[in-house]
Amino acid sequence: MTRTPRDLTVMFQGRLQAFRCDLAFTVPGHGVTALTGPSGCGKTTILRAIAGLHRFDNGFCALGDEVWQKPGVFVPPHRRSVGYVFQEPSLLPHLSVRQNLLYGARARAGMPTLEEITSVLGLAGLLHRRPTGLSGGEQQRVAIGRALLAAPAFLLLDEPVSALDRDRKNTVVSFLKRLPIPILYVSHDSDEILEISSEIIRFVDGFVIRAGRSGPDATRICQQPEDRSGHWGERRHG
Ligand SMILES: Nc1ncnc2c1ncn2[C@@H]1O[C@H](COP(=O)(O)OP(=O)(O)OP(=O)(O)O)[C@@H](O)[C@H]1O
Repeated sequence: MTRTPRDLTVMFQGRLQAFRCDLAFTVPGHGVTALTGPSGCGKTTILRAIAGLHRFDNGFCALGDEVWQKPGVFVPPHRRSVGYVFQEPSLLPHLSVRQNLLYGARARAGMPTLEEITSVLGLAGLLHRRPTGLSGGEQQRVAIGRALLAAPAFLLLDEPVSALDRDRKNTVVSFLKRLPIPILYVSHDSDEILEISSEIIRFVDGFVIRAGRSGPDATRICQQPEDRSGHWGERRHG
């Protein structure tokens, strides 16, 4: 069945503990959109709020016409068709790698199979191991595989290749780029962003300061952490 691309619309305002934000942005319903910004600016917090794991009092979040949050409505995380790879892979310790991969697995046209994922992510030799004792990079690859096999409508990836060596990183990035689902991809690495993304959204301190096409500008955008005056500026408060 052909799926119609659906944009993700996000608007969050308010506080979560010490973190304050006031931002609005749209993630296109196709391709990879990079979310970047200096450490502590709120990238993980926003991804978690999109997944329904955090809640801003004043928020709107919708995938196409499927509204996940608006005043009076808050769809719980397990009812949102979103996959999430955390910075810290949260694998189920009592299950084998194979069982972790297949946890919540669903078939969806165009999405890779267990065999493809096992091969691309180099997991064949690990399938019978338990997560305890796997290296950080191995755990990260299992977490990516599990998220893909669940075949979500939208994928949130929080620095998903940070623990991988360069060769594996390149393989995984080009694999993710070819997936038929939209991805919001957090990274600090300008080369990685340039390689994988077609759009970039940049935060500083809970505000969107730039949103636009990726491309040769990506390096400059990623390397100006304090610049709040970008010509793509979508900053909402001074
Ligand atoms: N559980 C928490 N309790 C208190 N403050 C928190 C908590 N989680 C995050 N924060 C704060 O919220 C802000 C945003 O954190 P977040 O992890 O979203 O940033 P980030 O942009 O993802 O950072 P990094 O790039 O370093 O991963 C930071 O100032 C952080 O200290």
